Amino acid sequence: MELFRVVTLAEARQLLSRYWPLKGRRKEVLPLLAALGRELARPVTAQDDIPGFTRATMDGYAVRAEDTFGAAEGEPVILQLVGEVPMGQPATVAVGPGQAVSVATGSMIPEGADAVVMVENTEIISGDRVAVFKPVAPGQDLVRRGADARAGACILPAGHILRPQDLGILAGLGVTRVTVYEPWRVGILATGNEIVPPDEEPAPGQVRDINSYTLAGLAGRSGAAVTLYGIAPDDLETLVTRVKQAMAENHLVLLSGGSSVGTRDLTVRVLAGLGQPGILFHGVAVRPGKPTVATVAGDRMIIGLPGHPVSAMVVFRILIEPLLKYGGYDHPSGRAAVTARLSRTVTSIPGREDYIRVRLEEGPEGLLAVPVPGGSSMISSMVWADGLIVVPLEEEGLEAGTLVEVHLF
Ligand SMILES: Nc1nc2c(c(=O)[nH]1)N[C@H]1C(S)=C(S)[C@@H](COP(=O)(O)OP(=O)(O)OC[C@H]3O[C@@H](n4cnc5c(N)ncnc54)[C@H](O)[C@@H]3O)O[C@H]1N2
Ligand code: MOO
Repeated sequence: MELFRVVTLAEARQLLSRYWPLKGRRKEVLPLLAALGRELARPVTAQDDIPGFTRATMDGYAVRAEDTFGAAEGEPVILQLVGEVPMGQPATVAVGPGQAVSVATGSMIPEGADAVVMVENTEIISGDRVAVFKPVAPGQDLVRRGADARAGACILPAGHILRPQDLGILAGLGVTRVTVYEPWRVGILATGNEIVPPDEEPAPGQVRDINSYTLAGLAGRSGAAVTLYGIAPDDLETLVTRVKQAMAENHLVLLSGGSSVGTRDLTVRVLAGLGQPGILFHGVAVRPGKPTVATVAGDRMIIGLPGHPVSAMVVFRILIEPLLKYGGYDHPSGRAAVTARLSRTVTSIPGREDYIRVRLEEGPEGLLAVPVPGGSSMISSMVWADGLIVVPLEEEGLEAGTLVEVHLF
């Protein structure tokens, strides 16, 4: 049995990053709504300006800003009202010196005007005369043609994952179809003689499969297309066959169980024989999750996760989710967390990162992070928790009252 080759989390991430993204993903052209959450395979360049014309952003009057200089509550400037711009129509009347044109939020700014006075700061004093009680600066309360998006500019780069606001700007630009990559295909295989499907009554010594469901949920929520490959017994030949089938149909294959150093732990042997470049690491200095093994064979990545349900989920969160969701570990969105005060002291061992499940509670001085009891074999400790905090590599623990970042589930 090969000894654990333990790396730090940072080293594990570096090794996985070297091979991610994996090659061989197909591209497809999708209508906008079907592309939500997908990764752009081609950049999008604006063909039009947004807005396509200079628009008012307040209801009021389009004016020449300089005409309003010096206006005050007791000393209004009087302008001549020369017309109105109806919504959805071109402005047909220009604004000359001393003149104003009535505009609504979103209507076109007429020639000659360079600002809008809000209707609240004006008063009609006769049919065609408007009193302005407050000066406006040039550019005030209007948005110029092309200020939101400029024709010819790159709006979204290749590799960008489409969010609702991205669909919005594409729609605004008249882009109704985009070229995206197919979702990452992730195959999941549970292993272990003691594991039975959840719809079966476990015999004494057996347990129902939890990890296929937690991992499928995590991968699905990360945008992947997930296939379950059932439960493989602890038998080398069967394992190899099933893993190879999953590799043929997926970019990333996740195994759970059998990655530790026990005599029946076959995962490493299976993973070692799949191809080049081979095993990247076996063991990560994190808790829970130490017995994690990763290999790359051609353009496939195979990761053996620890059998304990909490460990498998934590490793997914810290090593796999950032790749699927953001293509790497440095994306700012991947660092989003809420800050809370630790409710009690937690201890750790220097030389490994400890991921601690916490529940969030509203305390008298703001949010409290309350560690949830239970070992890594207990899925309930994930159910009661809202997120994870980390005790850094070289720390012996964290004192009660420390401000911690809680990474939410
Ligand atoms: N002597 C040592 N023993 C163990 C070590 C060690 O370093 N030295 N590491 C411990 C840690 S930490 C973990 S985590 C586990 C990991 O073990 P394996 O990855 O080899 O997984 P198994 O032994 O197959 O299973 C562990 C545990 O998880 C249950 N399991 C497995 N798959 C599922 C599933 N799909 N659904 C629900 N539960 C599952 C399995 O029945 C075992 O109870 O090893 C420690 N031991
Ligand atoms: O590291 Mo194990 O993965 O603690 O439970």
